Amino acid sequence: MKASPPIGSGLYVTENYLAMAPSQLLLQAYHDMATHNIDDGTGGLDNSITFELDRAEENSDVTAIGVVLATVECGGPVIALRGGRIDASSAGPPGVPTPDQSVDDFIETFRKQGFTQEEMIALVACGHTVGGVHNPDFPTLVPPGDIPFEDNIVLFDGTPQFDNAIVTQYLDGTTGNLLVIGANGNSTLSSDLRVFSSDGNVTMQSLASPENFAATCATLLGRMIDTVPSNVTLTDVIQPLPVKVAGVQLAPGYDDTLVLNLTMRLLSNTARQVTLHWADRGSTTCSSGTCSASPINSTLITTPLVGALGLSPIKYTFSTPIANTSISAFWFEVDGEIENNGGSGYVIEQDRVLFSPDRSVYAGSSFKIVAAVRNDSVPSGVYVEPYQRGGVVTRTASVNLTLNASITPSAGYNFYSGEVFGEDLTFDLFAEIDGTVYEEEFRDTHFIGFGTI
Ligand code: HEM
Repeated sequence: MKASPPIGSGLYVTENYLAMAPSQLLLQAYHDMATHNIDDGTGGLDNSITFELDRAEENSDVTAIGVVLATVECGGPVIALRGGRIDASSAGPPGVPTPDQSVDDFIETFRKQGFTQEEMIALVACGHTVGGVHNPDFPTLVPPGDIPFEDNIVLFDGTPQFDNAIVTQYLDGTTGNLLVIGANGNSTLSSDLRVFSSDGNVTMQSLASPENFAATCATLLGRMIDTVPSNVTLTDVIQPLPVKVAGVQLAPGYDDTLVLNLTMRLLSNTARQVTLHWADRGSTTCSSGTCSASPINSTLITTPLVGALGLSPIKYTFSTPIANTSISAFWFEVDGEIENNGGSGYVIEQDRVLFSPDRSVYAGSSFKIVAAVRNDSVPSGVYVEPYQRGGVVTRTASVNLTLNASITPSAGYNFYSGEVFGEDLTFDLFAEIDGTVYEEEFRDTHFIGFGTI
């Protein structure tokens, strides 16, 4: 499957995950990891939860990214992220503790998952700093709410943020955590009380320091998402790329020139002088003498993650006509220094078939996808392979594009179009020309304008 998120080239989280409450994400990651058995090295964060829940989800690396983002978005620490998890092909054994169990059962469960008793106490505190107990799941603890069709939730601590109020309120006796205080004098479900007090509150007292709480949670949640079956090797910790290029699209404009659109992100804290350069197709030089452009705008990226990392990256947007017939590669000049992707430049692999987002249209439940094919040859086939987002990314049937004479040829290209059903698609675009298949991978439909087909 090609049209999948580029893990490692930057953080990428699907809308599904953004739509999930951070607390649910954290809980789901724990439930997935809880299948790990340290004794035989099986289970771990492998997305086997897909099978356990009988519910479609994304892959296990995306779950890990979700934990990193959810934690930092709630004001928590930055958790180191590695890649390389392998999704399971079947459900794992049950491993999630239930709140009615004894503390000895909890200690044994966490030992199997690879955590000591002290680490268990801290990990539960880190997990239970967000979210709470829900009425439909635990009606004996939480009464139904007043708002129709809305779950009543009693938060574990008095703050929705990722902070150590879960610890301090427990220690000073003001906690409203129902897994500590129980309900109606019944402590059967007081699992947090049994866990937190299991070492005489020594660990909880150490977590009363906000700095220690943040550092401990970063370590333990990092270990939680890195708990994988013993045959899986994770990558080194992923660092933000110093230069990140995205959204590259070469396409015919409307006045017989090609237009190159892309964004480039620098980690720099200050605005720099950034210039885009490119070379003629099949060459490393520029015959027209006008092969450079300045950004059309720059924006400061201010996400909680980059803030917590102490970065203020700047994204530069380029949209420039290309005077040459086409280009082979592009690169940048940043304050006089060349940034050329380690020497190769950013290569435009082919220009025989290009996606034309501007000419494509979204009509509510389907897209008219328009492709540009160079008019110096006749393709034997032009088609898209669409992938529907949402839960598991599923590939839908290929759609053939046919020559569309109503779209005026431009810049040496003819246009082909076809209707692709779906709402939130990515796709790979192909043209077969003289026995060779040319491809534009992982095109996104997000920015296609609304219209009628
Ligand atoms: C002894 C081990 C644990 C027990 C018995 C336990 C029990 C529970 C219970 C009963 C709930 C309420 C669920 C509901 O109302 O639907 C809950 C929620 C939650 N748990 Fe745990 N838990 C444990 C460990 C963990 C760990 C290790 C994490 C993550 C590191 C975690 C993260 C969460 C989160 C984030 C929620 C809130 C979910 C939400 O509000 O949507 N739990 N847990």
